[in-house]
Amino acid sequence: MTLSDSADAPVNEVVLEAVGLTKHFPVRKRLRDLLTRTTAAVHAVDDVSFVLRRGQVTALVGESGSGKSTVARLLAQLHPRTAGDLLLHGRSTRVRGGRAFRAYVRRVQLILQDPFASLNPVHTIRYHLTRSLRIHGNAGRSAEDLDKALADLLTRVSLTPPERYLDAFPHELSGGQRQRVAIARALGADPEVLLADEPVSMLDVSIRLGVLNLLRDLKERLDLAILYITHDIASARYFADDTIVMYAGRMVEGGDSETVTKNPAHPYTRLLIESAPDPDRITGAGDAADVGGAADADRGHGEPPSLISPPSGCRFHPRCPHAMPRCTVELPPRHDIGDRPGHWAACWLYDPATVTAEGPGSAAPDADPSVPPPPALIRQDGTASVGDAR
Ligand SMILES: Nc1ncnc2c1ncn2[C@@H]1O[C@H](COP(=O)(O)OP(=O)(O)OP(=O)(O)O)[C@@H](O)[C@H]1O
Repeated sequence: MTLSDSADAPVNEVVLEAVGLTKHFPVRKRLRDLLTRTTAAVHAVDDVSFVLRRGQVTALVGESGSGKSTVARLLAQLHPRTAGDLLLHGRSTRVRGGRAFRAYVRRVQLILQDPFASLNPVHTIRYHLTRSLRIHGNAGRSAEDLDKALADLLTRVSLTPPERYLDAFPHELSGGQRQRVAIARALGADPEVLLADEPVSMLDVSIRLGVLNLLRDLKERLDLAILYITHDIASARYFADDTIVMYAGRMVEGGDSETVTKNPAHPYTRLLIESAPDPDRITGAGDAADVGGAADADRGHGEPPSLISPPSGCRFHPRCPHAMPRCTVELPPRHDIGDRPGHWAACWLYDPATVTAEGPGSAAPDADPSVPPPPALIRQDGTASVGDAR
């Protein structure tokens, strides 16, 4: 699909859909495993499902090791999936390289965290962008067409005048300018989907906002579907329409970004938000240029589990102050929170029967009565609230 085609497509149309995406990385066998015939694996991503829509940013948020980059790589088809499906415009896709892979990456482009590593230092910006345009058949027929396409790409990412940048080498540019070149290179494919894996986390705090604003502008002008991967839930609120929270390879909460960040339902999302150092960054009242600063702040309150033998039931239960016996054995399904359409959490706290029967915190070894219950639960019309059941 070209940009002119996409202008006729319905607004908010689903472009890419992940259905039960799962990725287990086999772990090298030890002698004992050979004898017992067991196969250990890192359960990096389990049963992840979501949609990316035209003209919308979806944030994928979680602490280090939660599986975010693996999801991006599965969507980019850089990893074969263990299970699940990937639908592009409703059609199942599974490519193994060659022409099919090139056709897919023309539509779905990945932008990596480190723009310096992704640009070859011995080549100019002209080389990088020309290569992208040529590979994806967008270089035109003449030298003039190519020059115009190059100038358009640099102008789109606000590197103007283009001639100042075309013959520069990556090391001659700032980190923010390099990331803009990486974005321009992705746009050279004329994609429908951008997978942005921590696109600003390696940039200076002062220039993060400019790059996020650029991505938002591109989303609006080109109707791109963007997956924005980040540690920083505050920047998701600022930048993304929808937010999905991942913990230990599983999705635990989703909904529109404002609801998920203002009224988080899952205890893990609440922990992520409470761990953000500056509350103004969440409310949006602070200096917006500070987005991305909480990268390491979300590691508190215990450690993430081993993904080789993840906890049974809800993977967050060993760290959860509200854990109940059912959480330790049974995987929670998605429960609608009911405050805003589309807001859900995979948590037994939103099952009134379980809360009444077991009581929040009854299986939390270090339950802290001072930890407030999830507010959304109190507003549910079920027979129990966290407060009653304690
Ligand atoms: N190629 C691989 N082989 C084995 N294990 C892997 C591989 N790639 C990722 N993992 C493991 O999968 C899990 C998820 O990793 P992933 O990089 O997707 O997490 P992440 O949320 O993106 O973390 P970060 O924010 O630190 O990049 C981790 O335990 C990681 O060690």
